[in-house]
Amino acid sequence: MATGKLASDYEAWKKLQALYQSKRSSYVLKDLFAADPERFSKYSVEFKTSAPAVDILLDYSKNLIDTEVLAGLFALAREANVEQFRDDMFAGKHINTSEDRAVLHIALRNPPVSEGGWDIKEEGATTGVQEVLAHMKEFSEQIRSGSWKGYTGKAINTIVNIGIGGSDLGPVMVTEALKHYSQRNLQLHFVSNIDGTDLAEVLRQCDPETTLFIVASKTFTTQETITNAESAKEWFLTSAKDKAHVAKHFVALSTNTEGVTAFGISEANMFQFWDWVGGRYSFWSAIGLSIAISIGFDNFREVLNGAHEMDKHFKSTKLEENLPVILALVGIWYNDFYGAQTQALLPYDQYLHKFADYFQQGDMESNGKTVTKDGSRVDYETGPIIWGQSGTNGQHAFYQLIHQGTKLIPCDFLAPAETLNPIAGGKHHEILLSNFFAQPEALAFGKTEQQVVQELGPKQSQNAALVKSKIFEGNKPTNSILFQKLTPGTLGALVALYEHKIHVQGAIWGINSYDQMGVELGKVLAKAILKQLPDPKDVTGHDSSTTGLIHWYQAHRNK
Ligand SMILES: O=P(O)(O)OC[C@H]1O[C@@H](O)[C@H](O)[C@@H](O)[C@@H]1O
Repeated sequence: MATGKLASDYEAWKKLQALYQSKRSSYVLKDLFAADPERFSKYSVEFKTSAPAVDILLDYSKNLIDTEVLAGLFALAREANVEQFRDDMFAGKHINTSEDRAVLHIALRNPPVSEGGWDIKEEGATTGVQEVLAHMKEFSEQIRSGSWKGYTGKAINTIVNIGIGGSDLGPVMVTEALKHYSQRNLQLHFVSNIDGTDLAEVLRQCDPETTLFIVASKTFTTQETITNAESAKEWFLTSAKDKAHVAKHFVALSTNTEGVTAFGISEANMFQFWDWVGGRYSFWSAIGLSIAISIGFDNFREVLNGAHEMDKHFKSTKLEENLPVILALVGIWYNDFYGAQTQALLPYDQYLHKFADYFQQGDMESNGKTVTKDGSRVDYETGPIIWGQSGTNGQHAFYQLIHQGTKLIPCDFLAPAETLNPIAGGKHHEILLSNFFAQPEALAFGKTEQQVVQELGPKQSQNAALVKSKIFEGNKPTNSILFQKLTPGTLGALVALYEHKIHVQGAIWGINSYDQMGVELGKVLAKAILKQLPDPKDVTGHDSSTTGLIHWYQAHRNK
């Protein structure tokens, strides 16, 4: 935020606050829809591109907004210089101020200038990116074709990605989302947790002669990843014996050449990326190697292309028709004025079952901040708690609370018009989609006491408590996002849509969405505690609770 102001200082913010206070009771979806038959067409926008073919419809009409609220929200975006901040990101300015870094994951999906990409002036981004992509293409094709051989001359059939946070969640989410396009004879595993169970259970399914380990770590210092990678190497060498064989079975994805070579992986087997790629924005980079191996490089390129199309949309479409901006502003309306604490992501597509998990890091690590870029404490809410699950599973688990609980939970519903698995003559998909349509309708319009009484009949309606329990108050806001089909390009566009939403919200709140200082303290304390664990006498410097817990553990371990 160039202005150095708090979001709450903006005139537009104050106006929105006043609107919320004075007119909140008039934001009733039933009335708003009744009053305006054009509401859907007014408050929906389509994103359509031909190469790759992506068609996404965002319907935001079921939100507690009217033209006045929307005008206020767009004014807020303008007053907060959202467009300037966006352009600064695309120009490679160091918008990650605390780390003095550019934020250029957008450059990773930028085609070469010769193919119509725009020139990113700083950081030498484009050349390096294309070189690494070429390396990824070559390597992924060797693995997929079986021409890359393990130490006994057998082809690789098992890939184990070892990484955590951004070096895990993106590859996991995307390979799950695009499983339909995967090469089925390649087994893919992800090991992230330092809990030895994670690695041990995966290694049980691996043969050292045919397994490739991808060690994915931006910094190559992350304790979990390095420890897991060392243990995997030890397991491998138990069979392979000769350290020279490591070159056939271990590759690294990192910014840290020294760390990689010290681990015993040669530079030739390293896929580089750069400090201007944030961990949670990194599957577009070399971190996506497991994706390229699974779905093929051309499909991986389509993911990048789809994201690039969304980048162009974000960069050049006026705010009022700009999908990420709309999602961001509507989110701010609930987060900052209605006091909503969470935001649910509910994909009605089983392939997207990791989408909410992925954006838990994407959103919460980006916007879970209390101070602005210039160090002022905010006096408003910043990033929401992101959660969700694929439909219809969630309906049978937590939707009760969304429908009838006391909390306001804005929800994004996502679904493909076309399924990739039209089994039973398409029956499953029709049922799935009927639920996708029904839930936002039920949330918006609810069920009145009168309707309940009518349904129950005169006798049962005597039971006032029963009647009350069956009322749905409605007026629960949702966005509905329909897309043609879950293609690589569509997935890329959807992820970029949410990334840019996070960017816009961070810009308005004036926070740095691109650092993650909040993950450091726990790491430092854990390191100190690790040294104290062997001997109870060494457990010093803690509060009585922490000391008590450690002592209890020391008395009970290995019993
Ligand atoms: O890729 P690395 O360097 O091993 O980091 C993994 C993760 O480490 C965490 O500590 C960071 O909060 C994440 O943002 C990051 O993705």
